[in-house]
Amino acid sequence: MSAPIARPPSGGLSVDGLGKRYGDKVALHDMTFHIQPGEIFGFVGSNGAGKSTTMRIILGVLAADTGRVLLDDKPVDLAIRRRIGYMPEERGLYPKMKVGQQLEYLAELHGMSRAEAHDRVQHWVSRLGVGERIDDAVGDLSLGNQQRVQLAAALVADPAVLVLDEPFSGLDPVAVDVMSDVLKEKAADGVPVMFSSHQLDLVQRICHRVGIIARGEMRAIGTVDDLRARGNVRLEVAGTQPPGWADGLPGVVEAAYRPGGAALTLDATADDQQILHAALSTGAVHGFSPSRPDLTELFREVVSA
Ligand SMILES: Nc1ncnc2c1ncn2[C@@H]1O[C@H](COP(=O)(O)OP(=O)(O)OP(=O)(O)O)[C@@H](O)[C@H]1O
Repeated sequence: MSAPIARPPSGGLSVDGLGKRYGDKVALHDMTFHIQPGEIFGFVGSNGAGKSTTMRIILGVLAADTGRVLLDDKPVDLAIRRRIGYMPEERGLYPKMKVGQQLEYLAELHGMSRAEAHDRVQHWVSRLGVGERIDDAVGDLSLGNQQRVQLAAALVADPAVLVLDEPFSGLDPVAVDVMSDVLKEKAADGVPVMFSSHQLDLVQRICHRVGIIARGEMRAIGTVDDLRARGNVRLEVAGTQPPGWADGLPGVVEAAYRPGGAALTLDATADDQQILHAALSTGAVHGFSPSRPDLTELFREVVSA
């Protein structure tokens, strides 16, 4: 029997060439990415970069000027929209309504029977640690607990895709861990998961892939390892060299000197052996350690480019 033929990826969430203007201001330009079933995609960018605009267009609460959004290869229409678990940036629960009532109402709006809705609400409030607040009005909860209820609202109807705008903001570390586990479980069930965040350590920890956007455009996309491999290398040299010893060496784009060592930033043309040689010829070398930038450093490089 012949080996199975590798097929190109299909399904998942496709965002294809989205453009959006607010008056003269271009909020999105040719925004394109694809999230596979089972993939957690981190959507990061500075304030005002266009994350919420993209997510609102995915859900269909905002119309794009150009481009399209597909879920499992089909344009997102009203029926598909009901299968998206969405957490909007502006939140949007009714403050006077009780937690449980509100979540059951939302689950029924998404097509669940009353009994099923009740069952799912019990599950999610308890999982997200707000089970004891189920009969309280949402507005009486702390902001972090309101956030947990908002997450329950996105999860309660068993969504086929998750689109979450800043789901981790305002959560305490325990809730962050619970939420991270929930996203991983959803992805393991085959759900494409997308979330925006400014907490880059968290994004680096849990996302399979990351998209960095700036001024409405996708500037870098890939796994964290891919992106780190593309960034400049840092080189820590501990030794007795005089300040300035690495200035002008090929591929050294930045050098910071301090007593006992230097931190160098190298581009792809740098030759570490040549740098080591230069260091040895100007002093003793006690340490020589290259490292790749973390996501926060990459983010700074990408958005300032
Ligand atoms: N309703 C609107 N009218 C006019 N301009 C808008 C509107 N909504 C967003 N914008 C502008 O579009 C750009 C993108 O905004 P968006 O809210 O999508 O950014 P964001 O990446 O989500 O930012 P943040 O991290 O601050 O939430 C910004 O310059 C913003 O000022």
